Amino acid sequence: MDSKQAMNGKPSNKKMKVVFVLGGPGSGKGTQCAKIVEHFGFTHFSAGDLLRAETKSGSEYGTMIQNLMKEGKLVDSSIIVRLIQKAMLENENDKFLIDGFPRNEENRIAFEKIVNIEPEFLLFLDCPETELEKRLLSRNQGREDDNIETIKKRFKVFMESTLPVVSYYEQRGRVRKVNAAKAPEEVFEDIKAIFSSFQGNDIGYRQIAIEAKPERSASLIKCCLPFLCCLNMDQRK
Ligand SMILES: Nc1ncnc2c1ncn2[C@@H]1O[C@H](COP(=O)(O)OP(=O)(O)OP(=O)(O)O)[C@@H](O)[C@H]1O
Ligand SMILES: Nc1ccn([C@@H]2O[C@H](COP(=O)(O)O)[C@@H](O)[C@H]2O)c(=O)n1
Ligand SMILES: [Mg+2]
Repeated sequence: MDSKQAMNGKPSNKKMKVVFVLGGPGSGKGTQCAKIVEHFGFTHFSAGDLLRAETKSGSEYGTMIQNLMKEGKLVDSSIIVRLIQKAMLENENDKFLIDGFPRNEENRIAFEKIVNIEPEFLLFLDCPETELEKRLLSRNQGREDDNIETIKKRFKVFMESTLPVVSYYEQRGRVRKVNAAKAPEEVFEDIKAIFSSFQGNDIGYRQIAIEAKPERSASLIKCCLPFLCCLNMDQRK
């Protein structure tokens, strides 16, 4: 999407950038997003955190959301997409990490329809299930879904519903995969390289766009021509 205009009808020159962050439950999405925020100035929204906040807000959907989360099931896409959209609109930043989303095809399509922003890329944290299980069982953050029965259900949803979304973006060349089975700092080194080249590219594209302006290209050629000719003469010697 070119601006917030498409989201709420208000004029804005902002071009918003979205990076989806996916990986199995416990792969370190929240941990790595905090580091990306610190180093690259993104705003982080965790879909799970937005839903947990909704259950505490006294919303009409609160109990339904809480019950689904306890079961490791996915909440209706229109609810989660509206929560993400609201969070983005209320924020001044124009770069967003959306963690734990899209969890299924329905999420992906609803985001496309309602928010209408193509993600820059999807960061995928790849980690084997045995390691994920170990991490979740020792997370100790009081999450109701960090028990072995719900963890198994969350793994199943991840395999059956989330991986197809990763494949969708993979086919479009939009997935950046990292090995998340290493120590957090090592994982972040790989992520840093991805985000550095993404921000670098962004600047690079802008430079190409400026240089591609005909009047600028003409004056650039005029002033560099004598120098280029000298170089050419030198090479012929
Ligand atoms: N690379 C890592 N190595 C070991 N432990 C890690 C690593 N990254 C995160 N952890 C720990 O694993 C647990 C899960 O991490 P985190 O909450 O970031 O994962 P998540 O992908 O957001 O999980 P969820 O999908 O359940 O929200 C936390 O206790 C965290 O401290
Ligand atoms: N797009 C989403 C994201 C999450 N949920 C529900 O929240 C639970 C916890 O998510 P985390 O990312 O914090 O692990 C998840 O198991 C789902 O119940 C969702 O419905 N849709
Ligand atoms: Mg998380």
